[in-house]
Amino acid sequence: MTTRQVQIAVIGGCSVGKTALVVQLISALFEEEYVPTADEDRVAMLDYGETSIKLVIHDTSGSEKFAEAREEKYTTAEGFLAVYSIERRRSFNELRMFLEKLQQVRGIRSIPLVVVGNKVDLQNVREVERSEGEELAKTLGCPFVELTARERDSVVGAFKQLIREMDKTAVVRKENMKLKLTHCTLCALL
Ligand SMILES: Nc1nc2c(ncn2[C@@H]2O[C@H](COP(=O)(O)OP(=O)(O)OP(=O)(O)O)[C@@H](O)[C@H]2O)c(=O)[nH]1
Repeated sequence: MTTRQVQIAVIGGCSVGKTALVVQLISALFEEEYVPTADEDRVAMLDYGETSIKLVIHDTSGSEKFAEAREEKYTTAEGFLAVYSIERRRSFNELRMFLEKLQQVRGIRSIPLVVVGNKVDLQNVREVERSEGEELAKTLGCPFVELTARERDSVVGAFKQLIREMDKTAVVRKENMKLKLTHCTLCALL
């Protein structure tokens, strides 16, 4: 089995469940306690087809106090899990702002991204409709999932989906590079 290393970031407002998702992926348990994250890097191993992936995960803080550290990750991470909580409208609006900033920092290049509506176990107090999450993902051209950090399979699925997005972007970049090279060669010949 080959091993590959990728760097990703989990972004989103305060208390949406970013750490809970990462802990579920790494330790297969649900973290009930809320301990605000400053800014932490964690490592997870993930089997992905024939490849073993070492995921270096930047678990960013949702707090404005740590906005600078979060935005630093906008330049270094190769892919992003963009999280809001379906039971808090404010977290959806915040995520939209974070994503606007991310697009400003990364420019027009397509960014490997998965939008995650977390805490779907709290349906009875839902404030953000599924269709709104779907619409946001559609405008970004990326996948959308609703899940709960309590359920391991869907959490692992979301991280795998992000890796697929990263692979797709890499293929598109390679194709664009080939086109550019062909164009340059043609220009040189003419
Ligand atoms: N009911 C429910 N609670 C959740 C879920 N995911 C996370 N939580 C809870 O929400 C609270 C906040 O979770 P965290 O993972 O610490 O949130 P965070 O996004 O990392 O927060 P910051 O560190 O402030 O950025 C904790 O009490 C978690 O147990 C979920 O899917 N369902």
